[in-house]
Amino acid sequence: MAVSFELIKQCSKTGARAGKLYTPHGVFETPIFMPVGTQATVKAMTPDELKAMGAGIILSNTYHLFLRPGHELVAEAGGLHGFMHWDRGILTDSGGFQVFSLGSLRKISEEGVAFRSHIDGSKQFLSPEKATEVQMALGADIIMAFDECVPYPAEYDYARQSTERTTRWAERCKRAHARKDQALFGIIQGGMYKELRTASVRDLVSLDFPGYAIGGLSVGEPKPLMYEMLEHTVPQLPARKPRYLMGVGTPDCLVEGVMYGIDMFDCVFPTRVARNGTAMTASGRLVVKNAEFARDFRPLDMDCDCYTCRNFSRAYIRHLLKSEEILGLRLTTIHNLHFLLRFMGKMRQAIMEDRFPAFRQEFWDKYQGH
Ligand SMILES: CNc1nc2c(CCNC[C@]34C[C@H]5C[C@H](C[C@H](C5)C3)C4)c3nc(N)[nH]c(=O)c3cc2[nH]1
Ligand SMILES: [Zn+2]
Repeated sequence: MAVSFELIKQCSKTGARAGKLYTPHGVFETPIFMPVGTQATVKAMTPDELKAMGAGIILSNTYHLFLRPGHELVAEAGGLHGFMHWDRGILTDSGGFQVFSLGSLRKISEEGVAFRSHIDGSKQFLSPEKATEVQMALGADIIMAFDECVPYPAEYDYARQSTERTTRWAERCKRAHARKDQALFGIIQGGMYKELRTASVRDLVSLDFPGYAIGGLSVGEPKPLMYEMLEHTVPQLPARKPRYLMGVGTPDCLVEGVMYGIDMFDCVFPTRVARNGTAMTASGRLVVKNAEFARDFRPLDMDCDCYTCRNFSRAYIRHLLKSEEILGLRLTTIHNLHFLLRFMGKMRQAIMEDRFPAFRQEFWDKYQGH
């Protein structure tokens, strides 16, 4: 088994659970937050810095790497692990999501998706077989089935047709997948329709994947609606297999996702907002670029022990960001990733000590949005 999951501790009152994810590149504790590296790098971070802060699995992407530098080149470099000098876990998304959110002039058919590259406008085509071939060449430990992320909102009939096609595409990916050292995860769709979510779970579970992602959420829907879909869908997934909620990563969504029984998360948020000078703290966001911090010589987050918070002040980081100094976005990225990785560790600890409900209540008492 390329990837297996061990359920270590189930919370007695909620769906939260602590586990271990065994991969060819190491064993990782769950719940886990996976930093995102769009173009084979977690922006502004070196692999050693990522290791030092405890990153275990990082994300990369079929769509971007297929277009540039091309999956054949990455394969020649020894796959993504060799290319980016990262010897821990890697997960690649299948490119479907990006084709819809980045590519232009796209056309979906049963065969796959025709689109124009956002880099040079060239005509491109991704099919389940092609997306699987690219991900085999990139060599990630976990790869994703090629799916359509049902947009929000979507008519019932569109959501049904799209979800049924995604299931047929998942079967084609499974047939095309020929690397025993890689795990192919299925992606649950169904839009915001409970009966379609149930049908998607039933169909994909019958294809017996080693893990399942919940797709089609965090696409602009109100958070209560996302939670309602999670509450309905997650318990229907096999308990002994990992569950990955795609594209979710603000602290409030992480706590709720863990409560419903999600094990894996990814989100561009911590690295993206770092680049525009926003730090994540236990009480919410701090826009360190704001003038109010010009003479504030305290660390970003009083109770953070990261390299940034141990050595630099808000005033200094603000100065760097205002002067567009590269160190500015490096320091905020270090803090945000450290903050989220540590946050996941605290949740896991609370689950292990069977006090997750209290942890969650404490979090909501302190949290003021974002
Ligand atoms: C934000 N909300 C959201 N995201 C989603 C993603 C992408 C997950 N992140 C991977 C990704 C996406 C981009 C940005 C980085 C690097 C690389 C390209 C891979 C993360 C999704 N991906 C797939 N295949 N299917 C979904 O339904 C889906 C739904 C999402 N809802
Ligand atoms: Zn910090």
